[in-house]
Amino acid sequence: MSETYSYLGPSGTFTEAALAQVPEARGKEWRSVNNVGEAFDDVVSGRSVAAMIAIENSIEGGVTSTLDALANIPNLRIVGEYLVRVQFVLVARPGTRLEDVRVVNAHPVAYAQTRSWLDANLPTHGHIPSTSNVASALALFENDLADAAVAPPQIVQHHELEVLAENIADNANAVTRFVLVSRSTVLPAATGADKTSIIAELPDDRSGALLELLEQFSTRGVNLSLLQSRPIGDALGRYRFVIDADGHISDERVADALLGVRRFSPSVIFLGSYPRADQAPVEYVDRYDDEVFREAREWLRGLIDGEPTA
Ligand SMILES: O=C(O)C(=O)C[C@]1(C(=O)O)C=C[C@@H](O)C=C1
Repeated sequence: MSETYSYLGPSGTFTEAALAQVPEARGKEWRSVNNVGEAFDDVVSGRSVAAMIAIENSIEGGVTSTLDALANIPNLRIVGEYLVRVQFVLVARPGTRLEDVRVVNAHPVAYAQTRSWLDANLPTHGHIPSTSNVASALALFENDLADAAVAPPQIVQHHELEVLAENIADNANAVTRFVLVSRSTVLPAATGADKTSIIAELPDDRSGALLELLEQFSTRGVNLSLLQSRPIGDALGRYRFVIDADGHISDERVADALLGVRRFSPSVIFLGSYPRADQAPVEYVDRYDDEVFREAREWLRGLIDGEPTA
């Protein structure tokens, strides 16, 4: 299989910064793509061994196109998670003044993250969506439809652009979470600081179904770090749930929770178990330790096999 890695380009995007954190990708071919759908296609067709994809932003929440692609494209696996701090500047062709800016190029997620600044400082601005944070800036050289662009601060190191305003993000601590997606079914080894991602549907028209789904985790002492509903798309009011659970599928409590979800849900997609980007060890109380699950199973086996009980 090809050793190419796909990322949303052109070079200089936050997605590229996330890919730079992957040791296995160093020295390999990196393919810059124009949209996330193309990155997924590369993985599905085998053109690339993996693709780096934005999945969640601390301000904007889940990247819905990514969550839906993970639900709809079969056999994808998340094999790693990476965090990138996102900051933005407003750039323009040299000579442009802030008061001349009428129209701004920005990636929709970046636009949402800089909206307060833009509304306060350019209250009558128009917005042209671009395919990435770097594409927004490069479009200023290709046409004059826009006067400025929202872009990463490093953009001026590579292109002759002028910074009209710095730190224009609504939240200075914004972080985007990226995942490395592949078709490999080899599970990354458990590290003690892992995450397991699934997408599950609820049985139809049953009161308390969501509570029952969540109980599969709570009764095994498994903490959730993401729960996001997305429309299934076939009818109004039908949702699937994207869930990130603390721990690895090889942890007894996580495995047991997944068995519970599988018994109850009409559709469960396993997206993978992989090391957490923050490397924070998963905390759980002692009664959910692997050994407690194993001991209980042994006890049951003994009862079924007719072994004398102590
Ligand atoms: O990687 C980039 O720079 C992008 O343009 C993509 C993207 C995203 O899809 O969320 C990445 C990080 C920021 O949150 C805004 C945009």
